[in-house]
Amino acid sequence: MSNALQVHDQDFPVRVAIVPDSFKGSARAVDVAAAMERGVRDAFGAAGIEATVHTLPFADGGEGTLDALLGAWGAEALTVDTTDALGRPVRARYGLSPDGRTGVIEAAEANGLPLVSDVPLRPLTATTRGIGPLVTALLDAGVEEILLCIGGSATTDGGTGLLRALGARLLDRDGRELPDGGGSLTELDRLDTSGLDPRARAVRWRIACDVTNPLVGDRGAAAVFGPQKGAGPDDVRVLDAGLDRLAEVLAQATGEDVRDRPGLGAAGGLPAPLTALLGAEVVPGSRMVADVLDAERLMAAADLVLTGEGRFDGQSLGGKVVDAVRRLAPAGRPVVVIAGDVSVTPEELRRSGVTAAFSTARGPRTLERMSEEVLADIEWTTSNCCRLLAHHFASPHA
Ligand SMILES: O=C(O)[C@H](O)CO
Repeated sequence: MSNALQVHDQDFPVRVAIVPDSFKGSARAVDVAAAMERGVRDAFGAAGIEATVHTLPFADGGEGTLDALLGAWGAEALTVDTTDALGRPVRARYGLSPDGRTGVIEAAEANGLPLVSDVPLRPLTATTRGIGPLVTALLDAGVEEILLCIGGSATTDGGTGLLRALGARLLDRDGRELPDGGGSLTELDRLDTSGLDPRARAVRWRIACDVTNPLVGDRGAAAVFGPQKGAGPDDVRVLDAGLDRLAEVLAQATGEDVRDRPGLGAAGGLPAPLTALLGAEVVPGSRMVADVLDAERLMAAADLVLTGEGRFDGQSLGGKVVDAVRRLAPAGRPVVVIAGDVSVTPEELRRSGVTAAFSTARGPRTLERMSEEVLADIEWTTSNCCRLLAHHFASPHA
């Protein structure tokens, strides 16, 4: 007889859901999930316990979301030739769900700050235009929904570059087209959306923002994130005034005031026109990923939920992957975190709803060596943790 797990007075194999984030900079979520699965099988296998394992590489809507969705979909990244924030050629990746209905874009593949770190930044002229070909590729593929993950950008143009790439025109009071970039938006008189690709209005848009800042003001896109994109105090004033003017023109066109809405200051105001003109919805990233991957249903049947990330600390419990997983896990089931660094306090852990957290750290090593051995460490730590559980599960219940 197989040494099946006895839970809820029934015999069946132990069911494990593995739902990790990436270990940022060291391992993709899909590889972390595979390493955890090896650890689970090793531990339960050694105890003669059958294990049904579901792996679900996860993400919080930030960097790594494209890879996580591709991993979960079993899909390869597609690419398109486009331009970076400074207009230089770049090849950008995007993803398509197996049923072809959902497309995912990480905007930073085109307007990301790291792409332009080799040259002086140009905060007033940097543009989101390069996101356009990614969107068009998805529209050409016939998607019904676009998931746009934003942040880490070099742009503060209020998403106007993307809007133009999709066919809109930004005109000054003499009817002339404005040059690219947030620096010219103070001259904006009106938007001509007659040439806007109608498919862009027909699809559903969900935008995962990395911050909750509003479009303008002291906490706005230009004031808070402009300096990291090369904007000095004068540039910040110009960019903030430009975004304010954009909000005014959008309000005239749609009746919607986007100035104070949380999240619309992400990626230099990129979500503002998409929300006002295309009905885009700003959503918490981990919620978006959970919905797309049907994570709740997959976890519902689990006896044990394993999750993980590079660093598990107080911030992890504020909307990141571990936070989403512990909320989605069935009530009363153990949720175990495997992380490179576990820095939560005992009190934070107790309040978090996470059952236990284990660090993969194994003695002093160089960063390089830790990075090389990260997957082996994850596998080993998962196995080690599951050996204890397997022992418990294998013991006859009273
Ligand atoms: O891109 C940016 O401006 C920051 O990451 C905030 O979204």
